[in-house]
Amino acid sequence: MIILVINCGSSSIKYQVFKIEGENYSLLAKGIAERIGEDGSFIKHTKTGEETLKIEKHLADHKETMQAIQPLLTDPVHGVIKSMNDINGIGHRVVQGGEKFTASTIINDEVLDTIKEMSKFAPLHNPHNITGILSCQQVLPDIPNVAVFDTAIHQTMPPKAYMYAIPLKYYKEGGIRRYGFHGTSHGYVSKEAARVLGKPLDECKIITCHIGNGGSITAFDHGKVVDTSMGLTPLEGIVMGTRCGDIDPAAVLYLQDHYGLTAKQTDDILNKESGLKGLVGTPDMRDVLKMAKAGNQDAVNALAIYRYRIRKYIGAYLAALNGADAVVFTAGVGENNDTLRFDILSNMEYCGIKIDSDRNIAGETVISSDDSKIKIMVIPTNEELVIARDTYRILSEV
Ligand SMILES: Nc1ncnc2c1ncn2[C@@H]1O[C@H](COP(=O)(O)OP(=O)(O)O)[C@@H](O)[C@H]1O
Ligand SMILES: CC(=O)OP(=O)(O)O
Ligand SMILES: [Mg+2]
Repeated sequence: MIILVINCGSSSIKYQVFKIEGENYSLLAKGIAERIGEDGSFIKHTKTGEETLKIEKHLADHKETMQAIQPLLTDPVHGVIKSMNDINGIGHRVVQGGEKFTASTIINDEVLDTIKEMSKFAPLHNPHNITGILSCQQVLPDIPNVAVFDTAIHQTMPPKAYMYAIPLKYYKEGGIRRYGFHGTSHGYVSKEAARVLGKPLDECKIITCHIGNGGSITAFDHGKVVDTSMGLTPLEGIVMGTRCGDIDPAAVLYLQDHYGLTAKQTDDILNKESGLKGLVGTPDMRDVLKMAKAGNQDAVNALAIYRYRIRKYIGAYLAALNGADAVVFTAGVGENNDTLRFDILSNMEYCGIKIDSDRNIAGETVISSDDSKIKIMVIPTNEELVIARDTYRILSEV
């Protein structure tokens, strides 16, 4: 089967085309359209094994972008399929699926309505995911669409992990609880970690740290999620590129009162103007690292805050799980930033964690020393492959 995977953001569409048969797969092409609706928009398209093609083109909206991606996929030179009808299904990343979706599902009107309703708990993500789905339905009306939810895998959490201690009616009537996100990534790297451990996943205790622009940490017990750092929305937990993570709710109310901010303004500050951006002025970890190296004290402090929060979550989940078989780092920062991994995990021998500096710098999969009770791993995530495989499986069943 040929599967197109779509990950739709506010001003970008990331896509990948897979050929999948059973367990075997190959990535045929991938690309990203950026600055949609802005000046200077472009598409970068890479056919596997060839050089990346950059097409600078005005992309007014997501529908127009989908229309612009089509001819690249079928291009006689850079394309990978003869006609769009060769695509058997489209898999979409959908960030918030609420309590209703514990697994990936074919998108029909009812599913789409639920995804729309859940936008209230992922306002930065779900509306764009919906735009991606609608654009595909308009431009490729005969091809089935599948939703793969960030939240699905976290539905195994027990109430003690997902309930907030606020009046019960807000959970019962309003669905206010911890949902957790980045589930496709946490699920993928936990399975890979079990493979490296040489144990069945359902016998493993694993802590996965997805640290990208957004970031979250998840605790797996016997292969099932028992806790995760993101909450009702992708705002809670560790410090992120533009999001504050954990904060005293009273500070939020004080901000509103004292600065006369509306709920929307406050939400924008916490989601878009905080985190590394709020502390240093840039959300990009690479820039923060450069600034810290050049002696910028705000950047040095921001890195310390960022790392400390991650370390505290790892400690909390070690307590929740009574130890672990592995701690796994993944995503843009987690995979690439060895100094961050070293600083987070040094001086944790007392709880069975001993990082090996050489292995860490060399970028090996296992970066703990041989006598570390808990294995520390770096495993590149592959959310798109999970989405493609789920789409393949669901379409094979219908
Ligand atoms: N070599 C690197 N060293 C440190 N940080 C990096 C490196 N490469 C990428 N990053 C950081 O990874 C983050 C993006 O991670 P990614 O997982 O791609 O996020 P998202 O999927 O949310 O866009 C950025 O902050 C970027 O600076
Ligand atoms: C859910 C979430 O935070 O996603 P991202 O990291 O892609 O922003
Ligand atoms: Mg990501």
